[in-house]
Amino acid sequence: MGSVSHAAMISSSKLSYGGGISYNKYKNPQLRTSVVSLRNWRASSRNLGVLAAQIGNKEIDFSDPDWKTKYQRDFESRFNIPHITDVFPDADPIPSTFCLKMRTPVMEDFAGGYPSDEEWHGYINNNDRVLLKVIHYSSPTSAGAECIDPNCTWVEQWVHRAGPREKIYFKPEEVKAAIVTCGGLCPGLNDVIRQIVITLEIYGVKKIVGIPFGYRGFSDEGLSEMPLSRKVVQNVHLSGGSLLGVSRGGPSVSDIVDSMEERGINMLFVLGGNGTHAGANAIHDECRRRRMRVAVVGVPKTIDNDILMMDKTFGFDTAVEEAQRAINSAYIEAHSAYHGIGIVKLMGRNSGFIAMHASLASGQIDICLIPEVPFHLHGPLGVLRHLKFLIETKGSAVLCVAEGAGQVWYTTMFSYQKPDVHL
Ligand SMILES: Nc1ncnc2c1ncn2[C@@H]1O[C@H](COP(=O)(O)OP(=O)(O)OP(=O)(O)O)[C@@H](O)[C@H]1O
Ligand SMILES: O=P(O)(O)OC[C@H]1O[C@](O)(CO)[C@@H](O)[C@@H]1O
Repeated sequence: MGSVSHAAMISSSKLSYGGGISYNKYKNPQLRTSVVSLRNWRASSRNLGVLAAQIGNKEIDFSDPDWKTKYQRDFESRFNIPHITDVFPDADPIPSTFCLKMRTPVMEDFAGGYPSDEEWHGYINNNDRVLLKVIHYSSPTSAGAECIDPNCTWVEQWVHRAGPREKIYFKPEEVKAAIVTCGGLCPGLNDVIRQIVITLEIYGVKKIVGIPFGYRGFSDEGLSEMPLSRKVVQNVHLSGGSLLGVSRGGPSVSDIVDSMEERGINMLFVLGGNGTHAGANAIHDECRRRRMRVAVVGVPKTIDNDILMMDKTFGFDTAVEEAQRAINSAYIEAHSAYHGIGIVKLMGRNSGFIAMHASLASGQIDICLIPEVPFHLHGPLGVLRHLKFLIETKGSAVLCVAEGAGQVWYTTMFSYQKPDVHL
């Protein structure tokens, strides 16, 4: 959780003026477009030798010797995090009030003696970048290869490195920070709230509030903001849900920003999914339009772990762990019954990470079906044939099915159309 809150704090010092939301998910339409079109291109390029591809909204012309540089520049601009000085060029930086000096250095790391405080500040330079993909894809036939051009040459993709910055643009004593959780619940929400509060306090921020029940808390009468402090959040990570409550729907963006202005909120942390971040982006745009010095920080919430650029999203581990309990029960049921078949359906409408990780971790699953991988039900390579084989050989079987797996079969059964599945 530390890293999540850290990312948030970076955003507030680095993004400062709410400079956009560094949140991109597979579900994000723009990203999805690029993924889909990339896939389409791969399929067609093999057959037709196509020399151009559509990435995002841009057409790439591979005959241009500079295509790679242009691609990289385009990537950089799409994932760029605006800085407060982009909007307020005269914004004055102050030395960070975030203090890393309380961390105890390990002896072996500092054989020549401990560095002085000045030397060992632990801040991250704004120019630091992290390489997004570490595999140097060179063969289009390799499993998992994602080639961009016909020759499958290496294209680097760099993103900003997270961490506290040496200079910040908000004086802690002038900050009123608000945290809001929207959409559905996800394990870990309270951990994130807690860590944001604790980190803000480390920076020296005293005014921290929670907005109750999502964006509604900005408008609904009778919902008052909740003062937050280390004392209030100390043990909240021990229980699930959201201390602040969640909701869908709510006031217009303009009403939200009016409310923020009235309350004097100049730092807003939004925890939520796609909709929440669309809202956060709109709030940022509106603040920017009104030239309000407000930082809007998005903390992506998805139990599915389907966000590009993140190793793991909060809540995913818990989901995988809990899923294994269901799998274990299904396994016991299936193995205790004559020719028993256990089916565990797990979350994941568009992504199979939970199902896949839970299946692998449990070691009790015979067949795992996920949305990303099409499959046949019937025929020699079909799931049913394999299931029959398992029953005949093992006597029982357990399947793990992600919610969105095989939707084509569902559609087919109800529309009576022949599925168009290519394996
Ligand atoms: N385009 C948008 N502009 C402004 N606000 C939005 C937009 N889309 C959604 N919201 C607001 O964001 C909040 C949460 O959205 P939503 O209910 O879609 O959940 P979510 O963030 O996608 O989370 P989950 O993944 O759990 O569904 C709602 O209060 C909704 O009004
Ligand atoms: O039924 P709903 O509320 O649309 O949510 C289902 C989706 O949300 C998730 O549970 C979480 O993103 C997905 O696994 C699932 O596909």
